[in-house]
Amino acid sequence: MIKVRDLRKRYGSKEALKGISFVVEKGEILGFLGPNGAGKTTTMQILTGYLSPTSGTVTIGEADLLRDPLEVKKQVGYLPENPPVYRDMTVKEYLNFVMELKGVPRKERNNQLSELVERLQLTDVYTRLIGNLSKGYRQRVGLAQAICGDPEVLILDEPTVGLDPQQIITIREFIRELGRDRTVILSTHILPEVSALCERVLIINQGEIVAEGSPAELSHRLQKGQSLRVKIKGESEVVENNLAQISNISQITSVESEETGTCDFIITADGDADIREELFYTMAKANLPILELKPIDLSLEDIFLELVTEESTERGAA
Ligand SMILES: Nc1ncnc2c1ncn2[C@@H]1O[C@H](COP(=O)(O)OP(=O)(O)OP(=O)(O)O)[C@@H](O)[C@H]1O
Repeated sequence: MIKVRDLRKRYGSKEALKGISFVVEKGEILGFLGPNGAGKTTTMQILTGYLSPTSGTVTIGEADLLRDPLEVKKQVGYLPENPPVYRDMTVKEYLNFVMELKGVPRKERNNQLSELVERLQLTDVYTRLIGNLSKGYRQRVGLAQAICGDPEVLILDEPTVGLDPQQIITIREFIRELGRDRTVILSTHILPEVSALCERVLIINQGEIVAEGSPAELSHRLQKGQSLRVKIKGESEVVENNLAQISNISQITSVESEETGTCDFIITADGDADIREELFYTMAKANLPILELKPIDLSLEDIFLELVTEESTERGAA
């Protein structure tokens, strides 16, 4: 649905985007992650036609952004970081105004509006001035304006910022539903939000894509070897001596155990080695029962930090 090829953007001497390419399919929610200044807003503003690229191509559906910007704009709903809401209009006036701007036929407006107002829980404030609303309500009005006209593509910048925990759950559920038959790009600093909503993540740093994949794929790719956390009944020293006999282990780290008479370790295997069977037999032979055994995956936070720090260190060294 969205195809971005070799997109570059220069602000004077600053190269904010250094040739990024990616594809997002229909029915997909793509997470867009990156530290401050990485180039996320620039990319989103180009995709929504607010900003023109220095070079590169963007197609949305069949339409080319540079050749047919109006057609592209019709298909895209955008929630910028600061939603463009008019403080001196009521929610009702504003959303009707957006519907008109987007060319939604008059007879469809009421149906669309009542669904949006209900899903985004705006009923109580529908006839109130936007300027008097709390940040959470204003954010939801911003989201409603992005969805007005039922666009095929939604580009959402920090959609749950300023919402309370209950509202966050409701809005995430709504975004998940919207993503089933649309194309959604979600930029956020909240990493659990990406894990909760996105099957695929794109990590951007200093104007370049540094990683792409599902959170699980990224975790696997970055992990040097599989790590396991084990809880074993027995004396820590005896357990450690027995663990040391297992082949293909690169690291054994003792961690605090909350249960008396037991000890916990994090064991990292060499490369792709699967050490679980040998671990089981070694411990059984030594009469040391394994009470718990679980793999440890890198969280999205770990992945993000590792990639972004690695990049910056390499650049620093260069
Ligand atoms: N109008 C502008 N003029 C000059 N430089 C700009 C302009 N807009 C952005 N930049 C620079 O381009 C780079 C990318 O900025 P961009 O706003 O796209 O990053 P971002 O990933 O959205 O960051 P944030 O998470 O802080 O919003 C930054 O170094 C920024 O300083």
